[in-house]
Amino acid sequence: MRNPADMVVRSSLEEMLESLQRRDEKPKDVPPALPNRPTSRGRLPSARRSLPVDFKVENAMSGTLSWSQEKETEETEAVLNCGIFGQNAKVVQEESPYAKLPELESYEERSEEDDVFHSSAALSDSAVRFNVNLRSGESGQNMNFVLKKKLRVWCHFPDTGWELGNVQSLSGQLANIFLSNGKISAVHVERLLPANPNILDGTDDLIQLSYLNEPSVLYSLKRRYADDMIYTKAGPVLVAVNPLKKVHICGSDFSGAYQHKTLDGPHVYAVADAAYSEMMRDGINQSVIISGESGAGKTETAKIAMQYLAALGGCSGIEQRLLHTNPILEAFGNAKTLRNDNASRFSRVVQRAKGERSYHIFYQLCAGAPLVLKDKFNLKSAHEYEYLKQSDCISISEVDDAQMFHVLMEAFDTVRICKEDQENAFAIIAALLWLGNVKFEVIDYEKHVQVIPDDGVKNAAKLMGCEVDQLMLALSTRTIQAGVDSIVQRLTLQQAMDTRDALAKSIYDSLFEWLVDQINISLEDGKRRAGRSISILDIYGFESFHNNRFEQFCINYTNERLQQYFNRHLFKLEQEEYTQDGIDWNNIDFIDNTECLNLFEKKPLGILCLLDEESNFAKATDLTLAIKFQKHLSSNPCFKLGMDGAFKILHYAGEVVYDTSGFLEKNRDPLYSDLVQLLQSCSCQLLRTITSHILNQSQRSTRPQWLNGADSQKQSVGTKFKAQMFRLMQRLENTTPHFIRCIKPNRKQLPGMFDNDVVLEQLRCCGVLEVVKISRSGYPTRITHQQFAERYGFLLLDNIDFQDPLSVSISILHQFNILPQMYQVGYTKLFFRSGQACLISVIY
Ligand SMILES: Nc1ncnc2c1ncn2[C@@H]1O[C@H](COP(=O)(O)OP(=O)(O)OP(=O)(O)O)[C@@H](O)[C@H]1O
Repeated sequence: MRNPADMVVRSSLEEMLESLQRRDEKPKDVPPALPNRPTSRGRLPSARRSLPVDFKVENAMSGTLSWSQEKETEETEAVLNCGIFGQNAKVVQEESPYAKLPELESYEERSEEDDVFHSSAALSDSAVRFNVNLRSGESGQNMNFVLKKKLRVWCHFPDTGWELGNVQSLSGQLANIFLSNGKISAVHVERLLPANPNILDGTDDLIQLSYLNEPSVLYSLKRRYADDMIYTKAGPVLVAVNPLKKVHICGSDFSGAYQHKTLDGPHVYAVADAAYSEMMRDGINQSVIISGESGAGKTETAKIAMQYLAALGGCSGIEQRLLHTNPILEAFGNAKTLRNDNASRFSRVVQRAKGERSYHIFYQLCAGAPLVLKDKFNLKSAHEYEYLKQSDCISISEVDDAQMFHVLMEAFDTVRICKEDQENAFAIIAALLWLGNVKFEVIDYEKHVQVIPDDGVKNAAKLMGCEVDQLMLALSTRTIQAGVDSIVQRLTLQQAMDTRDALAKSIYDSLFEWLVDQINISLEDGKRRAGRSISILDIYGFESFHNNRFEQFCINYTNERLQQYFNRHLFKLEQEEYTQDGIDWNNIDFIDNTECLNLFEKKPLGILCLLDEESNFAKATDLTLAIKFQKHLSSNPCFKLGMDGAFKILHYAGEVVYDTSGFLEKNRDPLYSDLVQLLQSCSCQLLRTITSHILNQSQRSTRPQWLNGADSQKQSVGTKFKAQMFRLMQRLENTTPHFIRCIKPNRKQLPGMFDNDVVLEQLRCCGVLEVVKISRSGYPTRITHQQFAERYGFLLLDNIDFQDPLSVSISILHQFNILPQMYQVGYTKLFFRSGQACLISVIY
C-alpha cells in the first residue's frame, strides 16, 4: 500500500543502496520510499558539541573510552558497561527492574540493607511529571499560513468538540469558517488548528501528517476506522483500534501477502514479520508488547500475531501446538468482566463484582463435561455452586460453554497433556467448586465454628483424595506452635471462610502455574531448535470501576510498569541516545509516570511496603491502613485520600478510587500449615505435584509471631507481584521491543461507534502524538561509524586503510551527496532519519 507518487522520490542513499545491490549477487528488496518530512529540522553534523580530540570509535565500542572530558567519560562508561544504552549511573542505582541484577532470585532475597540503599537512591531521584499540552503541537507560523491561504482548519466548539471547516475570511481575531455541516461560524483564532490537506486523509502512518495535532490524528484514525482499516502506524508504534466485529483483514491470504511482501501496510502481521526478520537477522530475542485498556483488543491482537508466526513456521507440529495454547490459557486465565467478556484476569476464584464471572473453565466444565466425568465428580449445573452464583452471572451471550469445553479438550490433546492429567485437572476444578459450597455453623459464644458435614465438604474431600474429617478439621481449626507444644485453636466464622477461600485460591494458582509449565515443556522442542524467541506480551488491561479493590490495584500497577517501559524505550532511551552521542536535538516532553511508580514501589514509604508493614500487625484494620497511607503518602502528587477509607491514585490513564476493604487480608493471603500438610497427604497425585512448591516455601518461611502457623508464603501477595513485574521487565529488557497500542473505540463495546473523547483520552494517556513527533523529527536508523565504514568503505575512491572510521563515514556521506537533513553525525554513530532503514538491512 505504498503511495505510488512516493516511489519516484529517490534519495542519494537509495542510489547508493542500488550500487550495493548491483554488487551483491542476490539483489535485496526494493527500498521503501522516503516519507514526506519537514525540511526545517535538517541539520549538518552537530556544531553544538565537538568531537573529543583523541576520541577513538574502536575504543568506545569495546567499552574503554579514552576521553578527555572526565564527566562525560563516567557517564558513557556507565552506559557502555551496563550494556543498556542510555542508562546512566543515576538510573542504575535506583531500585529498578532495568538495573542488571545477577539473578532474579537474588532480587527477591535481597537483604533489607540493600533495600535501604536502593530506596535512598530512589528518594534522591527528582522525577518530573511533565504536562503536555497536545494542542500545542503547531506553531503560530503554521496557523498564520493556513489563515492567509484560507485552508482547512479544525475549530474547537465547547459543546461539540472539533469540527472541520474552511477559512472564508478573517477579521481581527475572528475567522469566518465554512463548516463541513454547511454552516458559517465566526470562531476566535485561538480555537483553530490547521487541518491537513485532503490528500492526507486516512494516511496509514501518522508521521506523514503535515500538521500534527489532536484533531488531525483523531480524524485520521476515525476515517480509517469507518473503512474497517483498524491499523495505523504512529511511527514505530502500531495503533490498533478494536473493531468489535469481524473485519476481513486477517487470514491466510493476508498473512501470505505479508510474508511475500506484496502487502506492507500497517498490520499486526507486519509487526510480527518485522520481529521475525529482526530475530533472524540480528540473532536477538524480540518482543511484541501489546498494551491498552481492558477490552481494547490485546488478547485478540496477540492471537493474530501468534497465528502469523505459526504460519511462518509452516503451521505443523510445534506451530499447531503454539496456536492451541490459546484455548487453554483463555479457559484458565480469562473471565467475563463488566468491560470485556473475555478479559485476561487476576485471581478471582472466590469473589468478584456483580455481573462478572469467574474463570471460563468452571462454567465450561459444568456445561460440557462428558457424562462419565459428571458422574465421577458429582457435577451439578453452574447455578448450584456458591463460587459461581454469587455474582449473578452464569452465561455470556453468544458463548457456548459446552462447545468451548470440547475445544479445550482438543487443545489439551494437541498440546500433549495426557488424558490422566487432563482428568485430574478437571477433578481439581470440580473440587474447588465443591469447596466453595462448604458451610460452617457457629458452636459457641465466642463464635467458633465447625464445618457442616454436607455434600460440599464430602465431595471436595473425595475429589482431593483426603478424609472428610481431615478436611473439616483443617478448615475449622488452626494449630499454633508454642515452644515444643502445639495448641489447636478453633476458628471464627470469618477466619474459617478466609481459610477455605485461601485454600481454593492457592490450589487454583498452583494449577494455573502447572499448566503454563506443561505448555512450556510442550513448546520446548521449538525453543531448543531455534535458540531464539519472540515473546508476545498480553497483560490484563487498565481498569477503573465504581468499586476498585485489591485486584484492580495490582492490575493497574502492572499497567503503570508497562507504561514506564513504553516511555523508557520510545522517549527516554531514544532521546538520551541522541544527547549522549552529541547530536543536535531538542528534547520532546512526555508524561513521565515515575512519580506514580514511586508511589507504589518506593522503600520504605511506598504503598506496597506500607501495606506489608500493616499486614504484619494482628490488630490492623482497613481503617488503620488508610490512616497509614494518609500519613506517609500525602506528599506524593499522585495520591489523594478519599472518603471512608478509600484512596485515589492518579494513574497515567486516569484517576482511580480504591476501596481499602479486603486489602490486608488479600495481601496476606495466608495458607496455614495445617492446610499445607493436608494438601501433601492427599491421594490425588496431581494435587500433590502442583502444590509441592507451597510446602517448600513453607519450610523456608519466617512469618510474624501472630501469624504463627500461617507460614506457607514467604512474601505477601503485593511483594510477590512486584517481584514478578521486575522479572518480566528484565526479560523484556533483553529483547528488541515492538509496540502495539490497542485502542477501545467506545465504552459500550459497540461496533461502528467511534467516540472521540474516549479515543482521545487513550491517545493522550499513551503519548501517541509524542511518539509521532519523535519519529518524525528523530533518527530511528543508526549505525556505528565502524560498521558503516566497514560496509561502505570500499565505495570510496581514496585509500582508506589509515583513516579512522569516523572520517571514512563522513567521506562516504559526502561522496554520495547524502542530504545533510537526512542524517546527523554522532560521536560513535551515524543517525539517519526514518526511511533510511533499507541501508541498514543491506549492511547486516
Ligand atoms: N481484531 C479484532 N477483531 C474483532 N473483534 C475484536 C478484535 N479485537 C478485539 N475484539 C473484540 O473485543 C473484545 C475484547 O478484546 P480482548 O479480549 O482482546 O481485550 P483485552 O484488551 O485483551 O482486554 P483485557 O485487558 O480485559 O484482557 C473481544 O472479545 C472481541 O469481541
